[in-house]
Amino acid sequence: MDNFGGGMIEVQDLRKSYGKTQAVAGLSFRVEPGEVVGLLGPNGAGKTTTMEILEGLRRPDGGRALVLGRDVSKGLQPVRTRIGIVLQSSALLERATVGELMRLYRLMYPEPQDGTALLQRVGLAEKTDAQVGSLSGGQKQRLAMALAIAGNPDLLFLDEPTANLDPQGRALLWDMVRERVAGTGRAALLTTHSMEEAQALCSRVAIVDHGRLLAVGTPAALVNEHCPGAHVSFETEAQAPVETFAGVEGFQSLEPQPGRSRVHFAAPRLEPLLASLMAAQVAHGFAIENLSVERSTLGDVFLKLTGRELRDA
Ligand SMILES: Nc1ncnc2c1ncn2[C@@H]1O[C@H](COP(=O)(O)OP(=O)(O)OP(=O)(O)O)[C@@H](O)[C@H]1O
Repeated sequence: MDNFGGGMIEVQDLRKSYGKTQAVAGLSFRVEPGEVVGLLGPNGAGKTTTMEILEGLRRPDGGRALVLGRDVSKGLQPVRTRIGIVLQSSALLERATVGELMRLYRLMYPEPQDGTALLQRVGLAEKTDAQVGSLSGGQKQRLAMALAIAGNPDLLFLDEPTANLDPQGRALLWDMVRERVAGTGRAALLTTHSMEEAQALCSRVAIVDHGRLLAVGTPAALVNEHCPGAHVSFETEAQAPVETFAGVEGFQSLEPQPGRSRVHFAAPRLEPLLASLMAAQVAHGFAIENLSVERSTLGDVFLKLTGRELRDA
């Protein structure tokens, strides 16, 4: 088996074409133990193809991918029981009952988790005897998550895992992924179109487009690098003179409002802006009410790097 240097996934110059469509065009990234890494990209960017190669479902045309130390081109059979997968739309056996499916999955793994407790966790204990085909979309997705971790896997692949879930289901799935990975040597790779999900769940994100890596890093580092800047505004007395604020770093405008004024600031970095604002407040004694601080988000970075055009229109 390949010696991996301790990484959970290592992708180097990975390539895959479908006819003339180059879905993955030289992609490289790593996933370390303890990480939840998000693959973000517009429709058709090559995320699912990459995931399917790493899950052993598709063969790459070129490059190298190691999963739990195993070269995917040699087949993932030796590490299969250490991997859990939540596919984009789960093709579950519709005629089986929830309980039967859970028993079947647990049989396939050497160290399965308690199936009853797992069904309880995903809110499906009362559906144990129900046929899978009778479940709602969100219930099926929660079942898919429970089945994916039934074998106690070290590595989880999640392809748009919360696309069908309500806010409660989404929060539950986030908790389950965090619990599985945080403070353990395990890891997860997920794709999502939700910037909120990426920001909430991922220790690092890789932004891809046209099968290529555009940027990789923690959400905060990507925001700092690609969309630095902070906006601060607050309300103050209506008669406050503009000269009071004009000397403060980042001052933009004084906006008259009924009975008061709103003052706007913007600066590349928030901390010095707040410091000079506080110093000016001490010197001039103006009121600061309804302070609001806004930073750029991962969504701003995503749109900056991948543009605003629709991809599959
Ligand atoms: N089985 C296939 N046969 C032919 N072309 C394919 C196939 N699967 C994907 N493609 C093409 O490869 C490219 C990458 O598709 P892929 O599904 O990997 O993207 P994605 O980033 O997962 O997109 P989405 O966000 O829409 O799920 C697209 O142009 C797609 O049309």
